[in-house]
Amino acid sequence: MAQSLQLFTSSTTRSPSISLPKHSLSKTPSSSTAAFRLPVSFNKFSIRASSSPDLNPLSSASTSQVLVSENGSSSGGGFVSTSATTREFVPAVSDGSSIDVDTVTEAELKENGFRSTRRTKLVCTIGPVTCGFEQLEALAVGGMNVARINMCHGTREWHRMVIERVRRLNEEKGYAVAIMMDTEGSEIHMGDLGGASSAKAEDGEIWTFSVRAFDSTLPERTINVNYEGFAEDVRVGDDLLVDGGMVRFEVIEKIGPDVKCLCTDPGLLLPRANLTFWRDGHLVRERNAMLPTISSKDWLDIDFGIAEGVDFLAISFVKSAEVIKHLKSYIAARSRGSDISIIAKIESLDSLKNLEEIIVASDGAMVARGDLGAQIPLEQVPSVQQKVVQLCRRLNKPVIVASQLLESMIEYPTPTRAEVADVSEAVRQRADALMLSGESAMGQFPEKALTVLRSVSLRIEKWWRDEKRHEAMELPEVGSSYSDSILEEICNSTAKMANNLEVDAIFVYTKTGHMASLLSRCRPDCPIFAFTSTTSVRRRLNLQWGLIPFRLSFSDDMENNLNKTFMLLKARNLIKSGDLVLAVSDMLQSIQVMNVP
Ligand SMILES: Nc1ncnc2c1ncn2[C@@H]1O[C@H](COP(=O)(O)OP(=O)(O)OP(=O)(O)O)[C@@H](O)[C@H]1O
Ligand SMILES: CC(=O)C(=O)O
Repeated sequence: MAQSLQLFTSSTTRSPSISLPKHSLSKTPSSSTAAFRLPVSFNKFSIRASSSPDLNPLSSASTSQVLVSENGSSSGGGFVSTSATTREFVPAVSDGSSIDVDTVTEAELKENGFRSTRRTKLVCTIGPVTCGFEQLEALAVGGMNVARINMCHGTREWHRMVIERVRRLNEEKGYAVAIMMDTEGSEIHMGDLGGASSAKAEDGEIWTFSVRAFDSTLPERTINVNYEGFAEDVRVGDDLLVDGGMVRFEVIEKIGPDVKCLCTDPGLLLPRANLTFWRDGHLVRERNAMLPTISSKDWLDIDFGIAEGVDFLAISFVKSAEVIKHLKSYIAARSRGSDISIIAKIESLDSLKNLEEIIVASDGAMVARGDLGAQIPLEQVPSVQQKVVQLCRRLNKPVIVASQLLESMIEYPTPTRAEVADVSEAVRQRADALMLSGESAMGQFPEKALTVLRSVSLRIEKWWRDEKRHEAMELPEVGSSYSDSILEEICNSTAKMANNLEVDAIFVYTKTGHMASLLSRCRPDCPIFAFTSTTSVRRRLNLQWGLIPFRLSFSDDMENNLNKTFMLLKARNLIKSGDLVLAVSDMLQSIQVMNVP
């Protein structure tokens, strides 16, 4: 089907121009753009002074603080628009009340309290030290964009409680914290240490690994293993690595279901830690390769996640694209329209073998360096990380860099210099998100760890902007249709124009979030404010680099919508008088475009 597209510019002194293929463009006569043309003085409102660069305190946001007055300066802005697939306007979904589209309402201000312009997103694993409402709120205030719950640990009741608290936090305080549920996967791991929170294995100690269920008659220093074939598969002389090598044992004897091991690298044993065994310097993986990626327990957990409406499902030990496709069709059949994004965890040799097709099939990826480092030599982990980050960007999928970013902060209040350098490198690679694991789940300083991630991210992002290190990477097309190509062209050109003109912000009005995602992929210098009418789209966008997502009700009068978004952002001190803004949209029916006969 032929597509067409319109380009709008306001009649101001700094009208940006955009270069797009001639056959896809038609310049709109200004009379037909009335509904969408920016008011000449759209960017000239008086505002309050702004505060911190990352988090502005939640204002009480009374209407009087929000109202703006024009002051008559003369710079301008542009509005580039395209129509995507729908002509229907999307109504608000969150409150069902009547929609006042002329002005931003108190309810919308409250709903959109979230106001950080940090580009790198932060994921926190929630555990015993962070599951209380106040602790969750402290993490949200500290910049948590996504709360991760790990189904390896805790009961479903416990996870349900965390989900409810995060939801309440979003509703009461205006955050958009998304929930990511991480499956256990069916790799070999230890049991739960009989209720102890950890156990110390010392150098030279003998420990027994057994498939027998934990009970008090077992010898001291016995660890339960979840895999029935364990004693059969290991051989005397094998190395047994706990938690990717945090503790190491050598197998010295097999007695029926029990395997006696000598501790050769001492350390802390944590409940349900992953186990791998190595022989003659190679990972023994035949058995693991035969285990299903999604175990029967995982399927029950997935049902739980669907019922609870989680935003992301992170799937452990993905081996092929097929499992992701299978899961997606299962979710589509079960969730009746609700949209859950699938994040493939890259943490095994098999996932590396099939990397590109796995990422294409998924909605995002996680470089799960903990288990990955137990399956490939540690010195290969950094190059694999960079490869996955670049590939995800090329394929337009958000990517999370996870594990041991600030491991020492589980015990100490400051990170090591090496950890700061590691975080900086992930930010410099422009990964979408960084993830805290034990640091926020069971560490002594969860908020401090988050503060370190936040401040290092802000510092490195600013350093790279100041250095004008624009992304050099040529972005290949990811869409398969002509209309996808148009969207991509617009986003690529908008990002380029934003950098060239040094604009202050890009606004994207988006229905499904796809256009926002394409803009994020370009990693422009300025923040991207993404406006959507759907609460769940807003939360999902909160994982992606540079996107600051808001939910608002819209009319099909673009001028109203623009004014409304200016009001909101001014109220949140995110834009100010004289700022230059580029706006693009994939959701507004009236920005239509005709098929050339
Ligand atoms: N819900 C929870 N309840 C209790 N402890 C938890 C919980 N979630 C995490 N933890 C603790 O925090 C540690 C780090 O969390 P993390 O989610 O990284 O687990 P993990 O066991 O390393 O699994 P994975 O390999 O999937 O990351 C865990 O080993 C566990 O001790
Ligand atoms: C996060 C995770 O699962 C890992 O690093 O192994």
